[in-house]
Parts: sequence; structure tokens; C-alpha cells
Amino acid sequence: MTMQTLSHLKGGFVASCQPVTGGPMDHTDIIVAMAQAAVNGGASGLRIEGAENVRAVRAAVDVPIIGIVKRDLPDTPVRITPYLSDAIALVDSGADIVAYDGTSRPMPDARQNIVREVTDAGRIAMADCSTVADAKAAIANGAGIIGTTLSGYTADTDTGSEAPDLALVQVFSGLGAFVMAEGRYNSPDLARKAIEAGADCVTVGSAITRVEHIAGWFSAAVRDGFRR
Ligand SMILES: CC(=O)N[C@H](C=O)[C@@H](O)[C@H](O)[C@H](O)COP(=O)(O)O
Repeated sequence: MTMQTLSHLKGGFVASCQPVTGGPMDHTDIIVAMAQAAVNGGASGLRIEGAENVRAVRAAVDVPIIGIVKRDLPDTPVRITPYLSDAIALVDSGADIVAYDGTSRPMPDARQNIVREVTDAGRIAMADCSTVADAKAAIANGAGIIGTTLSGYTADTDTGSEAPDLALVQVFSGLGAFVMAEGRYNSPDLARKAIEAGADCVTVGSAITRVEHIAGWFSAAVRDGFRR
């Protein structure tokens, strides 16, 4: 089952369907529609936030689902699936893969326990990493997928670059685990470069499902080009 999930994802792309929080598209029925449309267009898998949304998308599509829960906590910058109870809720909602914060920052529940719970349930734990050290720790903990998701989003890695971290993908690809390139793959060409750099799969979010971001890119470019 887990091997089947990974072979389904290998060489393809995952559409992350996470609308801008509180925006006009932040509704479960719209997330389900985005997920179905992405699969119709060729997405091999989906990344969905929130157990309720995972449950609704699960009922509508057959492809592997990476589930996360995002929380804003008062005393740590860690946001992605910080509690064991979140991981359990995602498994119960039908997520094939549960992604969690795989950095070394303080997290309320132990990462090892999250990985164990997910793995014992026959699902795959995916570590959202920011560095090679994160990825090595995640592999030691038993994570089945290492992602570059958090490169550029921690105090130590925030370079302000708008480009994806292809160099990190290349290093991850030598670690012997399934590699997910994720973060700022905002064009088909960049997604292809991720695979060429050694990623097994690439996740694309904003460029497919955050209309506000896409509109903002066009708006800025057009205004910039208007010099008459
Ligand atoms: C850093 C963080 O919290 N990343 C989140 C993880 O779920 C999402 O906000 C991203 O949209 C996702 O990783 C896909 O990346 P991009 O939208 O750049 O294609």
C-alpha cells in the first residue's frame, strides 16, 4: 500500500490545494473542486490542509492525499502538523501521507511519535524539511518522504529568494529516500527542473491554486511593464 502510493507519485506532481486563509476560495467545496480539476489536469497526488478538507477530498478522488494541519502557535514558529492528535485526525480522515514539520525547531509533540503513529497505521510520514540535517534526522526517525518544503521559511534559511531551492533537491536525492521538491515551483519549467535535479516528485501550490498570488504576479509584471 505505501509502496503503491510512492510509485503512483514517482515522476509526477502533487497539486497543493490550500487557498489563501480566510480568502473567498477558502471553503471545503471549492477545495474539493480544485482538487478534482487538478487531478483532471494530470496531478498524481494532492496536498490538503485540515482533516475535514482531507475527508471531503478523499470522498471525491482516488489519487494519494498528503494531509497536513496548519496551526499558529504562540511559542514556536512551527506550523505544520505540530500535534500527534493532528496526525491521527489526518489518518482517520483518509490521508495516505501525513506531512509534519521536519525542522529542528521546538514542536509540542515529538516528531518520532508522529512518524511512528502514522507508520503504524500503514501510512507514510513526510518530513517538511529546511536543510540536509533536517532530512537526515527525518530518515533516522523513519519518515518515508523528505521534502524541501521549508527551505527559505525558517530563520536560518530565509534568504528572501523567490527561486526554489534546487541545490537542496540535488543533495536530498543522494540520501536514499523518496524526495519531494516543494516550495516556489511556480512554473512548469521550474517543476521540470526539480525532477531533473533528482526529485522523485514535485509539489506545486500557489501557481495552481492561489488565485490571489497568481493575480498578484500578473498585476506586478504588467504594472512594471507599463512605462508609457
Ligand atoms: C512554507 C509553507 O508553509 N508551505 C506550505 C506547506 O504546506 C504551503 O503554504 C505551500 O503553498 C506549499 O508548500 C507549496 O508551495 P508553493 O505554494 O510555493 O508551490
